[in-house]
Amino acid sequence: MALSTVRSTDSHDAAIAAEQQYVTALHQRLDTLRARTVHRLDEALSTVPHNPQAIGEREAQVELYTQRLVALDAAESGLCFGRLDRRDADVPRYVGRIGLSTEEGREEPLLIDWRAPAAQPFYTATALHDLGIRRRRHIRTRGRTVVGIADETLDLTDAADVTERSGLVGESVLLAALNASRTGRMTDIVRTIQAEQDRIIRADHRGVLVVQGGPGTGKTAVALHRAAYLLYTHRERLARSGLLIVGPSPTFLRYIADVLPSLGETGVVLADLGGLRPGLRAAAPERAEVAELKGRLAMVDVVAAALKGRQAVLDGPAQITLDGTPLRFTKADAARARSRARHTSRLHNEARPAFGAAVIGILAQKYADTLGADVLGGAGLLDRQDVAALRQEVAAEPAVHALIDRLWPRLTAERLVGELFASPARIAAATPGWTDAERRLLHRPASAPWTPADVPLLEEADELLGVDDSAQRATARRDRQRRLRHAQETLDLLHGSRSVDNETEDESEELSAGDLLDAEGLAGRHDEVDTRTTAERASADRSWTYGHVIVDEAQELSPMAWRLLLRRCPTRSMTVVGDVAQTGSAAGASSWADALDPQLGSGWRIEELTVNYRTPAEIMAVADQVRSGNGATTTAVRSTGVHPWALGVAEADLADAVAEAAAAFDKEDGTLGIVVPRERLDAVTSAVRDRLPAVATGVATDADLPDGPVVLAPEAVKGLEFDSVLVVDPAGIVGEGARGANDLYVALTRATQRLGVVHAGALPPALAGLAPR
Ligand SMILES: Nc1ncnc2c1ncn2[C@@H]1O[C@H](COP(=O)(O)OP(=O)(O)OP(=O)(O)O)[C@@H](O)[C@H]1O
Repeated sequence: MALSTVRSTDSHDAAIAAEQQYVTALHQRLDTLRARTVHRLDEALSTVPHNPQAIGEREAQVELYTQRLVALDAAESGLCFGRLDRRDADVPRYVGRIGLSTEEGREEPLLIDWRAPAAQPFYTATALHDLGIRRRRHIRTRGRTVVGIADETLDLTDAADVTERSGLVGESVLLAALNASRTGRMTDIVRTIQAEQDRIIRADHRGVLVVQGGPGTGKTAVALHRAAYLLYTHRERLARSGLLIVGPSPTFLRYIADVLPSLGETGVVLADLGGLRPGLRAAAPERAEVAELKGRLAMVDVVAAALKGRQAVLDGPAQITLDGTPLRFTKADAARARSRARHTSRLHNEARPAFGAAVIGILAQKYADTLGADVLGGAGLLDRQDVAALRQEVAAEPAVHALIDRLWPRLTAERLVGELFASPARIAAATPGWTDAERRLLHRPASAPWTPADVPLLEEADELLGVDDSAQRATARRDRQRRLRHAQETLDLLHGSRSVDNETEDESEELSAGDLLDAEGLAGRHDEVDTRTTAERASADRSWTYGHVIVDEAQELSPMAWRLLLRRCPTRSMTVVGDVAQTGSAAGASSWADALDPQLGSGWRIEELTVNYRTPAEIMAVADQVRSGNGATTTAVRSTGVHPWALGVAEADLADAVAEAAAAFDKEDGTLGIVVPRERLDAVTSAVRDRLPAVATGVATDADLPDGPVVLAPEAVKGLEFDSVLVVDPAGIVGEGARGANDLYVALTRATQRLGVVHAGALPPALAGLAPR
């Protein structure tokens, strides 16, 4: 492929002027569409709906026009960024953030959405496979003004005077984007998606696609653009079923949160593991070995055993007194009732009514036998009606309910799991074959807050518990009957109010409410309409199954977390991105096969990304020494000539030395991340704060990333990037983490421009090549 940047000549100015004219026309079209959408939105908002159906329709329209407006607004900045000149067509094809057609809808649209098949050559055409493209033009705009163009000539016969380049698409535009300072928020890469990334973005949505790639290869960017692509290509299906993106921490989710809206897409659910359970924010920290244990698939059996333990039999007989008559409920009675409930094959809470009925039945029979015993020892003297009456009496007795509660309690997942972990006896009963040391790891006080590793266990418990909604269903049935009765009375009243005497022939042909509606229909008008968006409903519903699930930093997930996510996506339409060389958690994966085979067998496929767009070659040369397996897996796309350095100081001077280095880095453009072993966070933060009062800190993984300097623990920098990075005490980072060498590798590869290492004591041998400072 050949690339040339059009220089400042007459023809360059003329080309810019021509493109300006075109871009101006595109913006005019965008303005027209926006004004029209605002008008329709206003109209929809000002209608007054009179029944639930009309409310639903109005909400759907408001949602539609709001979404459209969001998409049109998002397209404003950088509306058009590319142009394709085709060999067999006279008119160029323009590529941008959104599709725009003329009013008459003529054949060639004014602008092609970057996700449409017709736009694909913009990302993938090469000189060898030019896909019918003669020239690709990158158009750079500021606001609505065209400020630059860069052309790539794909027809090699036209390109005698330009040099063969690297295989990158739009190299100059790409490098400009990569060299730009970061802001603390990820941005979209729609103008410069590379061919290997495009292939993954547009890959078939079916099945589980794993995207493995070293640091900075654009996995997160690709995952997000794939989400936008899938929403565009399968809009209707995904609008109904929803799309879920799972990331490693709330901080990370905030870091990526602007990307999809900037691509005009809003209806996506973003969550980390601790936020996946509706109504719960499970964010408490936890020791790595505890999280690892809770992440093992063996916990499926533990939760099941814990539940079985709650379906108790009695140690000895229980005595219930009914109207002065003592009754004995024996161990055998309890076992009989339990066996009846288990035979319903229903989930625990759903089987509870059957258990209760069995207990009541057994007690009623005993009651009848006692009361009706023939003094001469003959058969019972009570008939069936009497027994039924006794049954009601038994069912109304609070002591009977207390007995049912004791033997087959109505359980929530929180109660089952919380009470399990709070009781060494329950843990021991549910973990046959475990060592005492392992059991101790599970034990914690009942008041302990929930951790992310608890979430899959709670969900597992829910799967076994089900809900006993018989009471709600009975109420709903009664409500509906009440509404039906009321509706019928209303119709009767309406009908009755027509004066039959005065009815003329014309009037008799007028339709009355009763002719149009029956009571059922009228009652239905008062049914509630759920006006929430798909994303809102999905994130509030534990049993929601998504149309597509994207998992970022997927190497961190435990087997139990995988189990949860696969349950949320029974169609197995998933995109899984990550890097097994960056796994930090003890529960995470060291190979994709280890993580996925047990759950999916061979039902997944893998694609690789190989080019590192973030980290300059000088830094990767050092980081690759730390990577497990040592060899480089990525090729850095650029080299900056700025070499990373190491500064060794005495232990007592470490925090101050970090503060001084931070102050020096802070004078440079862009963001600054200081990665510190957890145990040094406080000392380093307070020293840095003396020099840089605005410094933010993040032991918390839910902080918003600031534009300014930030001190973070190694696990909190996963997926993030900074223009300057200071890594403090690398040996401490290695020693502290469950997979400490991987944590150090992640920390070193966060830098887009500059890296410094400050240490006391010896450097890990892999960093011996760093230039001393
Ligand atoms: N085609 C591209 N054009 C412009 N920028 C890109 C491109 N691909 C990646 N980048 C940039 O490179 C940086 C790294 O991308 P990203 O965070 O997606 O990588 P990653 O593979 O998820 O990294 P890691 O695994 O290290 O967290 C980001 O700033 C991203 O915007």
